[in-house]
Amino acid sequence: MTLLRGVIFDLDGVIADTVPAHFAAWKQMFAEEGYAFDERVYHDRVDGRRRFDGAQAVMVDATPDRVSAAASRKDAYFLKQIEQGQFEVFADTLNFLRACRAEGLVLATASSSRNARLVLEKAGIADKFAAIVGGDDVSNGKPHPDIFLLAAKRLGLPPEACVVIEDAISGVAAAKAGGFLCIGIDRTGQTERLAGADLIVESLSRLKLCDIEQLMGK
Ligand SMILES: O=P(O)(O)OC[C@H]1O[C@@H](O)[C@H](O)[C@@H](O)[C@@H]1O
Ligand SMILES: [Mg+2]
Repeated sequence: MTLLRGVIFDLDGVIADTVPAHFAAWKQMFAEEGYAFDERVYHDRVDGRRRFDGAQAVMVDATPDRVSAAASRKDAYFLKQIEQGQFEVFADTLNFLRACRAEGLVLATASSSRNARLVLEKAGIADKFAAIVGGDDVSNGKPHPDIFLLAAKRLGLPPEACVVIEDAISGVAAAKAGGFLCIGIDRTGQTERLAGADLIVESLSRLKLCDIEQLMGK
């Protein structure tokens, strides 16, 4: 019997190579606001979380209004790069999407980004997903499990029939809190970051659907 029926993908860093654009936009904004920011801060406090939550996690002493205004500015810096088409879709993920579809699996994207649909449309792959769930569709963003639970619900599947593919610490925590099998993808060579995942890979090119099913059966 097939255990795996649905695959839920994070977007930034898993499907789309948009982490550099997000990082550059955050860096510019935090520098203007006078906050220290580097890759470690990004991964520990910002990556995978909703825009306001990520901004607030760094601007810990700022008023909500200031955090909101700064987060909107960051979005303008990000969008400028996206509008100029400054991102690629990962080839390994495209191949993996094809393999999933060939096996009849249903696919969803569950991203904290309010720009998720825009990025998927620009990449020309929005129609590959039966559900596209954004951070604003739920009350609690990652690391809460709500976004993945809603994505599974929209696919008409229980969490046990789905696998989540994530590249962020907050995303892995959210998937595990929701009772999902989670594949962590680390393209940076720092696999220990995603230690909470059930399996960590450096790309999806060698990930086989039968390996995922084997993990599910354990
Ligand atoms: O500002 P947006 O596009 O709504 O995205 C929110 C967050 O979305 C996450 O997917 C990214 O990992 C973060 O870097 C980003 O800040
Ligand atoms: Mg991500």
